[in-house]
Amino acid sequence: MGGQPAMSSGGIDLTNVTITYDRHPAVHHLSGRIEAGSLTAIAGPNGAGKSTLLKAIMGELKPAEGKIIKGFTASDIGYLPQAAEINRRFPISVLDTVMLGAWKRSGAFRAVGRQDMIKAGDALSAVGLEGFERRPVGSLSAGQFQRVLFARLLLQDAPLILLDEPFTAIDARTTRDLIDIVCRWHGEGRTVVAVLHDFDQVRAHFPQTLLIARELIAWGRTEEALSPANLLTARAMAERWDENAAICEPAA
Ligand SMILES: Nc1ncnc2c1ncn2[C@@H]1O[C@H](COP(=O)(O)OP(=O)(O)OP(=O)(O)O)[C@@H](O)[C@H]1O
Repeated sequence: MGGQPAMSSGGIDLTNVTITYDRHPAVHHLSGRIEAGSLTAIAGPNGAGKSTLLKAIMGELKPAEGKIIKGFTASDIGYLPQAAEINRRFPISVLDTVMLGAWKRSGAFRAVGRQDMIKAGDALSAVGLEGFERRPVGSLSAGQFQRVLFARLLLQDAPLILLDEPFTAIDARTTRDLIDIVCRWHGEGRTVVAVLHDFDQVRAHFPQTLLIARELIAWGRTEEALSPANLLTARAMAERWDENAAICEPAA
């Protein structure tokens, strides 16, 4: 927020990254670079490892092999998990949920000041939820709740923003409003990475795409990465997955 461009201090380098669950690889030998200030979609079939990769970039999962080097500290990262991973029954108000963005940015023990309250109100206005401050989050629709989470990200003001399926189960108007915010973040120089299912949304709004089917299929300009041939390869790979495959042994 605040209209100041959030210059990204660095990109994200992935080198031969393999991520496993109980030694079963969900992402295999992936290498590439997310440029600072880029707007990148992670796309691919169900079970392709998209959320797993995002969690590894965030630092929640550690690669079993390879390295992820980020030009960002943990407090530089704004992360929106998949809706299914969020417990909305927790008795917390809309305002307090948004205020968590201020604490994420500058530490849980910092006193919340009047400036933060004003910024939280501004963030709620920016997502069209003025007047919702005292509502418990459990009383909101899915779209309104997603707007609250975007307001929290606005308050957090992070230079790296990671979004996992931000527009799933959200109506067209809310999706449009939230895409506008994503485009604004990109315009401000932030680095934005989003896991998305909808190829039309990716083509319309995301200049860069990383297409994954557990292995990297393509990474680059969206229209090239999402070529019919690459999509066919991704689909064919998804049909061949062995859920019980073991991790490859590291190269000698
Ligand atoms: N916590 C976990 N424990 C064990 N296996 C997991 C876990 N999370 C994901 N997986 C497995 O890892 C693989 C990749 O899952 P992931 O959720 O990253 O895929 P995705 O591309 O995000 O899928 P979707 O589009 O369906 O959300 C899948 O086979 C999934 O079952």
